[in-house]
Amino acid sequence: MTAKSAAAAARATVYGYPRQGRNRELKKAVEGYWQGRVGADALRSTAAGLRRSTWRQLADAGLHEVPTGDFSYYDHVLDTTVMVGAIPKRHRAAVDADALGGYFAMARGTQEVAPLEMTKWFDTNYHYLVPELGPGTVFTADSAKQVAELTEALALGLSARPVLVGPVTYLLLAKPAPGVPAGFEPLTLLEALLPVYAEVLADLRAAGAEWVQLDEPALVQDRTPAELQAAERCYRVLGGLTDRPKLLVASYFDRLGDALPVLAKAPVEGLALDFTGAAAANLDALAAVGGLPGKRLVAGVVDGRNVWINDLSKSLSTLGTLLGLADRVDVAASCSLLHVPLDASAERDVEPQIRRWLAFARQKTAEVVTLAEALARGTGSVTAELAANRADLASRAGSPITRDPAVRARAAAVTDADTRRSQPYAERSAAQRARLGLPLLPTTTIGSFPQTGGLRRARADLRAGRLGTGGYEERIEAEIQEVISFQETTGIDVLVHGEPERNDMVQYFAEQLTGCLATRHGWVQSYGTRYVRPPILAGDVSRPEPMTVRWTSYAQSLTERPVKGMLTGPVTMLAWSFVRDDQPLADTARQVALALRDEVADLEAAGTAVIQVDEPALRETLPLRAADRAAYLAWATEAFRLTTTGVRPDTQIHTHMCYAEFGDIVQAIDDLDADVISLEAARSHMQVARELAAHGYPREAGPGVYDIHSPRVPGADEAADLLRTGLKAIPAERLWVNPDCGLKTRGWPETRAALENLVAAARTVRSELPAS
Ligand SMILES: Nc1nc2c(c(=O)[nH]1)N[C@@H](CNc1ccc(C(=O)N[C@@H](CCC(=O)N[C@@H](CCC(=O)N[C@@H](CCC(=O)O)C(=O)O)C(=O)O)C(=O)O)cc1)CN2
Ligand code: MET
Ligand SMILES: [Zn+2]
Repeated sequence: MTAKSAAAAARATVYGYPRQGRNRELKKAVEGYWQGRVGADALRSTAAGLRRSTWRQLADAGLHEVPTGDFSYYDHVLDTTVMVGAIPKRHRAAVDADALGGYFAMARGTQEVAPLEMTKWFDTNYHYLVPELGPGTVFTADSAKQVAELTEALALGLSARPVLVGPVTYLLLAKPAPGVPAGFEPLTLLEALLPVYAEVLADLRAAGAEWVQLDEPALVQDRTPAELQAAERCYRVLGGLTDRPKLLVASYFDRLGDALPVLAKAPVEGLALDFTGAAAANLDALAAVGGLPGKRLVAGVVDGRNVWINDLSKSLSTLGTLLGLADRVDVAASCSLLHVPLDASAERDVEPQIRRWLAFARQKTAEVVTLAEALARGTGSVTAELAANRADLASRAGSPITRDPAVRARAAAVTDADTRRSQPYAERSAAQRARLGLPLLPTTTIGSFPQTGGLRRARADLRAGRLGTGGYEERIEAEIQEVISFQETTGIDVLVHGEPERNDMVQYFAEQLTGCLATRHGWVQSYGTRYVRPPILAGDVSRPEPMTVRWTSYAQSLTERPVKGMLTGPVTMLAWSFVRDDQPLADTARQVALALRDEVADLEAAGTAVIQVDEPALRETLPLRAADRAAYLAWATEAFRLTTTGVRPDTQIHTHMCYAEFGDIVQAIDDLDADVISLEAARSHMQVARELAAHGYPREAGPGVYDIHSPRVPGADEAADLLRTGLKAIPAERLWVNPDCGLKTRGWPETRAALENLVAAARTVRSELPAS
């Protein structure tokens, strides 16, 4: 190999693209299908049309090789479960009767059967459906979807590369099926799974695939020697097949570490590596193993998870180094573009100058093409692009929004004392008891009440000018009245206003903070048909005006009971936004924390005695590599304390977390020093209560007794049983009664019934407590 020939062949590609379409056509078609308004054929044809137009756009933009098979009606890990035939027993009949209906039954459950569990895809806000495997799992190949999508792309005359979840990652993401002992390790099924992948690979080759990509992001996490050995075995077996396409093994989201030498030696034709952020360590590691002689290297140099334009010169210098290390170097985004919105040019409300700093999926594709062009033909072939890129980078670096001297001075002046409560917990707790006068086992909810179609329509009407500000605010006040009166009647102890004014718990705040941009069309898939519009933290952050006091005070004016103020914490604000990449996350977190600290102070001054600061993303943003975790937890917990510790001792600070296994962050939860924490626990039968107890957690906690991710209403007996279980770990003086999470995705009838049962359960269990 010579660097020159490696360069001349450079091609541009990506691993995946947003699925939903410019106007969220896929979301609308799938939800329409669920409601019976859209037939299966119409849904299929909408999907095929979206795939076609995506591939055409990618090819027109100059991409040499388009991905196929990355499309999904719901989730690509669920698609892999179908591909390998690992349909859970309870869904078999539904899948056999109707493949599409059965597919959605696995994703969402039905009245009769529970869905697959859903959890976060690595450290992103995308959720996948967890494969359920056991010693009795029999895999069978079903390559139909992969073959059909490849055939569609080839029919358009395009060069196409199927993208599959790799066997090792698939098994490492799986869990023991219900009834299988928890000690069962899905990775032990590798030998059984490989022949199925072999069959799919043969089918794809027969359908015309020259290359197939196998995604192995699980290999960027810390892996045991046995797991690395499994990866070695996997690619020795697949590489040794005779009837197969060329194999490209892809990793992303972090550095490969110990898995790099394993994959570099594997008998496959190519590797795709991430060279952005912490994964830039792949560069030296690759040199250290002597490069990839004889292999194709796909270099992920354009950040696939953030929205900032690429520094093209810097990427070219990385690519230049890589040219000496592989037979052929291609250019790509670091991961699938699924995690960024479609097109920055649609954001007409963003100032044109600032819009030039942004690259969504479409703009990132163009960057990849430019870089491949520069590599293949020299920088002279892209002079104009490089000049424009330099100008845009300079405009961003020099913009006043990225440097607000007042914000910087305040952040620099933060002392350790600013991040500590003025009194130890025992004294605060006594003061809070005296002020609030709550019963044992106090009941509360997590904040949101049903976010109805009517509320969303009112917001759409306000934006479109069909409803004035006054009319909109009346609508919100009416909703708050309903929510308060329902909670009073039901007998809940600490009330909430219900968050009807919020489009989303992150976006709502970002829209009011200086330095943050909200998008109009920047939808990103969170799970299934649920999308979010992550705000863009573009500059130094400050809070020009109170953000929530108006609604909390209004709610408090309607009742004698305490109304809990409700804020989203700094770590979650960062985790569910696109963050600036020109300063450490810790600095941005501190700015956001100071803005929220002002909001906490204003709520307190307005008479709010209980303030909840949600941090559901604290666990999710935990770095994938253990070595990076301590530094993260240090700034994350400090930012939370900076937000919450400026209050009087008798103001009670709550926090809330969900969607996670908390076992490995109990110390961090303790370090938040919140007076009360509510946690998701119903599905795991209060496991977190035992984890807190084992740690010696000293403050109050509300492990959830109502699984709000399911339409099922728990009976009062069931909730009471969960409470009794909770009491075994947490004493009555420190146990709260609440659902797992907010109620925004639930309907009113189930919400009413479930909360009535929850209050009844609290009363029953209170009456069983020994009189003190
Ligand atoms: N940011 C964030 N991440 C999170 C969560 C979260 O709450 N927020 N929760 C977890 C689970 N993820 C979730 C993600 C999205 C939704 C969700 O409900 N999304 C809604 C959109 C919410 C929203 O932005 N609503 C806006 C705009 C809604 C809209 O589509 N409006 C229509 C018109 C309104 C109508 O006629 O219905 C339009 O603009 O076309 C509003 O209420 O104002 C959806 O996809 O349907 C729920 C959970 C983890 N990550
Ligand atoms: N306060 C928020 C709510 O109830 C917390 C949600 S955590 C994803 O919706
Ligand atoms: Zn939650």
